[in-house]
Amino acid sequence: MARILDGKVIAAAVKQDLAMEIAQLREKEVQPKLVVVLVGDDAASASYVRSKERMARELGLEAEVIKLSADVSESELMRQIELQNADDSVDAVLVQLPLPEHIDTDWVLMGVDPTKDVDGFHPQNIGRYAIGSPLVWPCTTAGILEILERANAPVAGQTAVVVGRSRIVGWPTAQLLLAHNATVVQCHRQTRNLAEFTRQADILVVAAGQAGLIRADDVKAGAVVIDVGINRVDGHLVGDVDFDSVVQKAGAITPVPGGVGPLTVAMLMKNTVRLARIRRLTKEDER
Ligand SMILES: Nc1nc(=O)c2c([nH]1)NC[C@@H]1CN(c3ccc(C(=O)N[C@@H](CCC(=O)O)C(=O)O)cc3)C=[N+]21
Ligand SMILES: [Mg+2]
Repeated sequence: MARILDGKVIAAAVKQDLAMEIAQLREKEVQPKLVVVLVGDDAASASYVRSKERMARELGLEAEVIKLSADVSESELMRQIELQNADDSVDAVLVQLPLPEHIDTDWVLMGVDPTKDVDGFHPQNIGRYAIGSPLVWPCTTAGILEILERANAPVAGQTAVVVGRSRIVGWPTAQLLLAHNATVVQCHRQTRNLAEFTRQADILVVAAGQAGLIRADDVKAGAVVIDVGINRVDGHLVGDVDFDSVVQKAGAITPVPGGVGPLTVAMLMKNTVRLARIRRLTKEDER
């Protein structure tokens, strides 16, 4: 039986450390502030944004949600982002994805001030993945590392297989594991014989958005399995990994819900604090 890596417990530990750091910042008169821009009324997005607001409040971080209608023009959305860029009280700006079809996501993400880019999605931060040191790693990717570290799972020298290459999860996660000296294989929709790769993984990260994609046969005995999938099946939330069979074979596994998800929100808070610290307490030439 695999060890279950409980995201709520790990997130609570992250929050405890963060609360101390936020108290210390307050002594230096730094009050970190996050702004979330939410376009449209997608139910899942609204629910994620609510959990972000809730955690910010618990930690004493300032958080503001700017709600824009689904038919907002690209230029009006951009104007809202530029207002946040220019507001010195704002440390971190997150544009909740996905955006409506008529909006060019790449263009919008490029509009966020790279020093306030709490998601790490601006091309300047993406470029810095290549040297292993973005200002922040994307929240889910950072959460995966936090889980591995707090589980004392080694990364350097391990074979890590990432299934999925999205901008939000798969691609940055592969870059982070590489920066931590894993041997990384990135699989995706067109990978032939997926199981041949996943079976070699000491660390298997699955972010494909397909329920039941990975089963016990696809996993090496003792592997650390990180399930990033969020799929609704018959009204239930399930990951991309067939938990009931894989839990018998893996060495450690994250459940869905209660695995990576809670860490994603906690790391958004951690990234916000980090950006506040960098922007307010370090000199320009030390960044
Ligand atoms: N700019 C941007 N940055 C993001 O980081 C971002 C985004 N857009 N758009 C959507 C995805 C998805 N995401 C999640 C956040 C929390 C949970 C989470 O808390 N999940 C809970 C359950 C949630 C539920 O019950 O629906 C869990 O897994 O236990 C999941 C997914 C952040 N994302
Ligand atoms: Mg502030």
